[in-house]
Amino acid sequence: MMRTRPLKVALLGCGVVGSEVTRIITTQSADLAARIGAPIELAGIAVRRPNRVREGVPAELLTTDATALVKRGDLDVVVEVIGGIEPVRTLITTAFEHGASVVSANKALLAADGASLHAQAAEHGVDLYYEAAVAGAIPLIRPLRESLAGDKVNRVLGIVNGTTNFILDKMDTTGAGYSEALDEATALGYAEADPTADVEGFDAAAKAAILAGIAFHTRVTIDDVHREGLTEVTAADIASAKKMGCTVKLLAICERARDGRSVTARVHPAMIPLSHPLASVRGAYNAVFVEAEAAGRLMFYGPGAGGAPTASAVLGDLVAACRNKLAATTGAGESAYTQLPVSPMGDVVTRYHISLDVADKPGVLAQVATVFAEHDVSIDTVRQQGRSQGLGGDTNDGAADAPGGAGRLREGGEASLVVVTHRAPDAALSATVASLRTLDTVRGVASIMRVEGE
Ligand SMILES: NC(=O)C1=CN([C@@H]2O[C@H](COP(=O)(O)OP(=O)(O)OC[C@H]3O[C@@H](n4cnc5c(N)ncnc54)[C@H](OP(=O)(O)O)[C@@H]3O)[C@@H](O)[C@H]2O)C=CC1
Ligand SMILES: N[C@@H](CC=O)C(=O)O
Repeated sequence: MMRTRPLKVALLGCGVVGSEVTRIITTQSADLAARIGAPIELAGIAVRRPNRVREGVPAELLTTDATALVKRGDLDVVVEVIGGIEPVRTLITTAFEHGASVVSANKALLAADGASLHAQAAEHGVDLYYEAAVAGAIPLIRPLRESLAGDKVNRVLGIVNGTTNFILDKMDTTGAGYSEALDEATALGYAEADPTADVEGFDAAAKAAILAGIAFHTRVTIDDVHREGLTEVTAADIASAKKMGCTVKLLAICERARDGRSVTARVHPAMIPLSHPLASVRGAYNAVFVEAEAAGRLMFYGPGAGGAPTASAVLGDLVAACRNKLAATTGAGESAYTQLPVSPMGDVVTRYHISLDVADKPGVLAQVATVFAEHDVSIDTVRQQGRSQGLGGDTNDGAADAPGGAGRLREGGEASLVVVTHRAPDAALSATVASLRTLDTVRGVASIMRVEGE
């Protein structure tokens, strides 16, 4: 039966996501009312620039005073789609204090302060939902929190940033330049207000922290996540990946240690084989694998950024929060968390693709191989490409099976040596690279990239 008093909802922010949320609330009001059991009334929309043209947004609802809006005291739900830490944290806290549940798409804030916000929501008997904060439209938070609550998740791996996937995909498939691809992602509404968050991996690291926390029932913040962005990825890396039958993706990887006593969380570019399902994730799409003991391997896939897809996730949370308000209950509180230590990146074990600029003379390959052996890093393949002094581009380009197994480097000039390792601890690889840099014959380490997904 439909309740007569409408549920009052305030919107903080009306940009890429907020304008789509407004559109859906205003154009699908009857459907939403039927699903909730009461109509939604938009009580106000806080923005910075009220005079900006906003198609389909009721101008009379706009305000620049977000604080006054959340202090009204009659709001059922506040939807926060501004982004960033402050003033948003204070606005959300104020909303809780005034009895409103909060729906947010703000991964930066959740990854920094999720535990405290959950505690405050519980203290005030209201909800905090944030499905849109990770992987846009893809339902991921709720499946992890609810559907997999009875299982033991050991690994979460995937592409969780649409902007960087869009950029890498464009560079790989159309040969577009980095800046051109980033501009296009920004124009399409995928990038954060400051795209540094995307390209330097902060956005993906925030999402990794949120996912690891929920998946492993432990507290993980963005500071616990090892982070490398894609600004160091070169066209040569992408070309090299292609030669290996791989592509480059920015991955988020969260793992529970085998003994269950610690976890790791990391974000970095990685080469993955073209045969891996993540290799075919195009444009601003995201895809996440969740590996659980009983369920096995699950894959979640869909649009990871953009106004409408993100609004879909926000609306799902809004309906849930409104239903709870009607039933005078709360839904997804924080589950009983343990505090597992987060291990450093040095403990992570994976494979590596290392590209070295070396002197093109006899004995170099053996020298390089010795350094790998000294640090207990086993080499899988070596590929040599001559670069100068009459070598005329790539030569001797077949993979050699083992250190020393490749043909002798030709004398004079420089060559490029591409080494792919077997699985080794990150700390061992770092030590190997540090030693390689001390060799006279190693002129430079052109790139180091992890190889994942086998
Ligand atoms: N874009 C996407 O694809 C996705 C975004 N998100 C998250 O959603 C949130 C919003 O992103 P998005 O819509 O892209 O961002 P936008 O920059 O497009 O929109 C931000 C909105 O917040 C308003 N705003 C900024 N500061 C204030 C303030 N102090 N008081 C009141 N209003 C303010 C802006 O007002 P004005 O319009 O006047 O400038 C604007 O309407 C972020 O947390 C983002 O990380 C999550 C998933 C996907
Ligand atoms: N900037 C983010 C937006 C969604 O979270 C991205 O590109 O993934």
